[in-house]
Amino acid sequence: MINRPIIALDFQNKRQTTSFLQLFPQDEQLFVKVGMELFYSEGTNFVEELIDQGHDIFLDLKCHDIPNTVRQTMTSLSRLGISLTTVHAAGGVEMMKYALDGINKGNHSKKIPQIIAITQLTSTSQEQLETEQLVERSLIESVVNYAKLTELAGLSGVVCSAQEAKIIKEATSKDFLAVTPGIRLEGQSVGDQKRVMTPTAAKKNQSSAIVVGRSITRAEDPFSAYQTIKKMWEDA
Ligand SMILES: O=c1ccn([C@@H]2O[C@H](COP(=O)(O)O)[C@@H](O)[C@H]2O)c(=O)[nH]1
Repeated sequence: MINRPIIALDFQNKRQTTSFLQLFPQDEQLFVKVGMELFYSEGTNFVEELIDQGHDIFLDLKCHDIPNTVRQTMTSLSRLGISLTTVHAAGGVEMMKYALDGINKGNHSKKIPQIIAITQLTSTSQEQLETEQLVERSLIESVVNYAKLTELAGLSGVVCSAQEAKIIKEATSKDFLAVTPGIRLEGQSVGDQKRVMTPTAAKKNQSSAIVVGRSITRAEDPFSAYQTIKKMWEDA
């Protein structure tokens, strides 16, 4: 269980990200998620700067490629000192095993990152699964199947919606992580997300960690929104 909400730093560049982080007390050690938009514009140097500031990093690059490429990518990432990173379970068991091998082969002078796998994106609906991915099983079956494959490959857990966390916990081992984006407060617009839950419902449904972007980054007072969500998570 990760004790703080993970804040998705979905900003385009270092300037926007730094202005946002200045709204938090400087001694507040955050767990932040760096996604593709920030990583592709600022690269590894900025990730290392965030680590030096005392933050834990979830580097969410959602790698999905042939096994050899993913292994080499993980070896490159392993030296950064990040805590968590992602691959797509759809890449297959062999790709996920190679990812783990790549991390294990890397340089761990700082911290060994955990790898978790994306199951079905929280922006995917049952309808989209059927009409676009041509999957005939239910969305929940697809998510649980990916979770079992991820565990088989030896990774630390999955990214799924909080709606699926409990069933994943029942289908996998005790320490297997169910990291859940798609978090919204009661009444908030879901936007592009399809499978959402509140922080309280997510905790009650056995989510291991919540990932929160716009409910914090676009709040009028981001630090206050963070504190509210953190308290909801702690108290549930
Ligand atoms: O299935 C997934 C995987 C990753 N994400 C990421 O989480 C955040 C959610 O942002 P919100 O603004 O809270 O919706 C974002 O960085 C996504 O890339 C996800 O939403 N779903």
